[in-house]
Amino acid sequence: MLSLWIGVIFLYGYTVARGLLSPLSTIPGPWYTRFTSLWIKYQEFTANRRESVHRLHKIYGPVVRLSPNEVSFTSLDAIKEIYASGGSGYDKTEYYDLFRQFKIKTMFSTLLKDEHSKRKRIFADRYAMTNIMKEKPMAVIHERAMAFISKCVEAGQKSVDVYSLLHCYALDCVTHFMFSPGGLRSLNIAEDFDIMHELTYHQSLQKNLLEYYLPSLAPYFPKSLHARSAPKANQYVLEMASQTNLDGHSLMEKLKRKESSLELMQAAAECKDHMAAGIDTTGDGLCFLMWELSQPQNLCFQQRLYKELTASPANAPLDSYIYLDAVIKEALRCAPPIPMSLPRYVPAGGREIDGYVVPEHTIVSCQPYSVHRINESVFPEPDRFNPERWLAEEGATERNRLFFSFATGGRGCTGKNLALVEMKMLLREVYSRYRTMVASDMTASMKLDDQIISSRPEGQSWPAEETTDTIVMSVKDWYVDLRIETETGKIDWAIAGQRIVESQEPLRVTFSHELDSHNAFETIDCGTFVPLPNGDDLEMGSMPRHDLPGAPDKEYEEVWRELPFREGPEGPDKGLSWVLESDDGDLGSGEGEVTVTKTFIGRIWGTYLALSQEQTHTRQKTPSGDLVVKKSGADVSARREEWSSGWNEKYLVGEAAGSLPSMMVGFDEEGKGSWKIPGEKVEVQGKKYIVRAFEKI
Ligand code: HEM
Repeated sequence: MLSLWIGVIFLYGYTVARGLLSPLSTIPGPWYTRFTSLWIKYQEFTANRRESVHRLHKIYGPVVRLSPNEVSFTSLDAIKEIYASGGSGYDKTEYYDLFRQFKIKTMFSTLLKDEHSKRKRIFADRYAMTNIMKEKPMAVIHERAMAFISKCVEAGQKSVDVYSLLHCYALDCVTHFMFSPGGLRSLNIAEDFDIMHELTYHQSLQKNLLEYYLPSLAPYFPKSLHARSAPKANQYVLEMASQTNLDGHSLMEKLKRKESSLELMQAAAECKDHMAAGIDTTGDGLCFLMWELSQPQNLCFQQRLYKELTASPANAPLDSYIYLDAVIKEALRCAPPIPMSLPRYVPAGGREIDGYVVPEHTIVSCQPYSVHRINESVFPEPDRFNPERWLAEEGATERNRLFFSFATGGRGCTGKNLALVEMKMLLREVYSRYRTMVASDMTASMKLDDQIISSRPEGQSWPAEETTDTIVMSVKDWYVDLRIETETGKIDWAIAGQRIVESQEPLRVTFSHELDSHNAFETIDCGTFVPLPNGDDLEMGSMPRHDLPGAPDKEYEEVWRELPFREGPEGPDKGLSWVLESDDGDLGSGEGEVTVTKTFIGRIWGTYLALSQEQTHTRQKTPSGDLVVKKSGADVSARREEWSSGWNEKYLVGEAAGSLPSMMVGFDEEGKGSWKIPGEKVEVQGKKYIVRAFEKI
């Protein structure tokens, strides 16, 4: 016990002495940052790093100690020293290991500057303005800008989710640039939209940080703690990497040349990296910009931009628009897409930065968010969006030098030219034709939400990935819904009942639960459907969560995709669709208990579902004399069959699944006589059913 105490006292003494004697102890900052890095790590995990560092700069000035081994700076001298001394500045820290692609180091995630400069040479001519401004890449960027406008126009008077559309635009542009004549069309094609979705709406800050700080434990983390994977994007890049006949200006064409000396996987990793680097940055930057321009107090800037754009000939060079340039710079100043610290190590022998001696291997950084706000003599009223500040001749040099959104030096943004051309093209096409304003039904927040190194508007992440194979068949006012857990093959949820459309604009639908594997018979879900840009529908609503104690009402979001009907026995583009509910006979009228086997069967062309559940219905009189029915249900059995030149079983789950009616046996009178009339009774494989819905095409 005594030795334990001695150990604790020794450790305490060592930590205090190290903190007090460290050369960083003279640097301003909260006292605890002399002794521990826990504070800054906590800020990182809670997505507060950028704001917290900025708050410290406001209190302590341009130089702030963040931990016993980390310092943040904001001055121009510090920027030059850290990021541009000797061309590429100081080496990157291991933080950048988080940005490997296919586990391979890319230019962005290369730490040492010598290694980096070799790689960078391969890219230089592709990202040069002369290459980007060639006829073909410019035509594609223009075409994608027009596709963005078409999507907005299609929405008519309704509001548009520009966050999503702008990410599509950025992704389409960057993939065309890399893989021309290939490239995604996520503004128009649903499968390509899914790739944008996968890359944009993830939530993986904490998972990435866990991997970074606990690398030896990371392989043992449960799957839910693994950092995001992007299987669709990975597959796409790998397919594109093996493409031949690439256009001469494309990035991949250069990477595949012998003299580039990159293996195919290295080239693919670089492209995946540039795809990731090019989508959120340009997408978020444009989104913040359009949002700022659409604020009522900023409409005067929008008007001036319109004047400039319409006063010039339609084919004027993009860099001839002075006001447009000012608007873009100001938006990137106020909300830099990469606003957080860009960490580097102080080289061997230590350095003097901003008048402080900083020992070797100290982590030093500047964060664009603070650089653009702390230097108030250069950017007065720093929190105000004011493009006009970029027009004044006085102070122009200082402003441009402190503009740090693309970083600076040899490790500054490689894609800057491409990003600026994309931004200018889209804004010219939009604001020379239209005015924008914030939609009155906009609920999304535009507060910056920190990711690993970038920020995006708060709340733009999506719940967990789909873990079920779900099919919901709706025919007229009835539905049958079966969700099978893909990993276990068990029923995740099986429900069937009525589907009642309450209103069309917005589409509001309620669903009753006549059969429910969760036993939530009294539940009537109510969801509002909003169309997504790719044609899917987003359902938002609330329902009781029976998997949580007390079944509290919780909000949910679900994405619906209308699948093309599977071809059935009737042949292409036609078929029968129906829903039948078991006829459970007379359940009595007084108090009592009765057990029934509730069965729903339904077919849409070549897809068939059958669900059954043993249910006990207990009828009881309330004190006021009304009769109420309480239901409880046993496990659901389910059968899903699909047509492919004959009916085949896809899922057969539960004890009674084998005895459920099967299309493989065939229904004699299907689609004839009473089958066509809702409310009529029909017989299917020896059991009576009520026709709930019928349709023949
Ligand atoms: C508005 C849009 C963009 C902004 C604000 C932006 C910002 C930045 C910043 C601040 C860095 C330095 C990061 C660091 O040192 O940690 C960077 C690096 C980089 N960016 Fe961008 N970026 C944008 C668009 C793009 C695009 C469209 C691409 C490619 C298609 C791209 C590719 C890269 C690459 C490859 C690097 C690494 C450079 C190196 O390490 O040498 N960026 N970007």
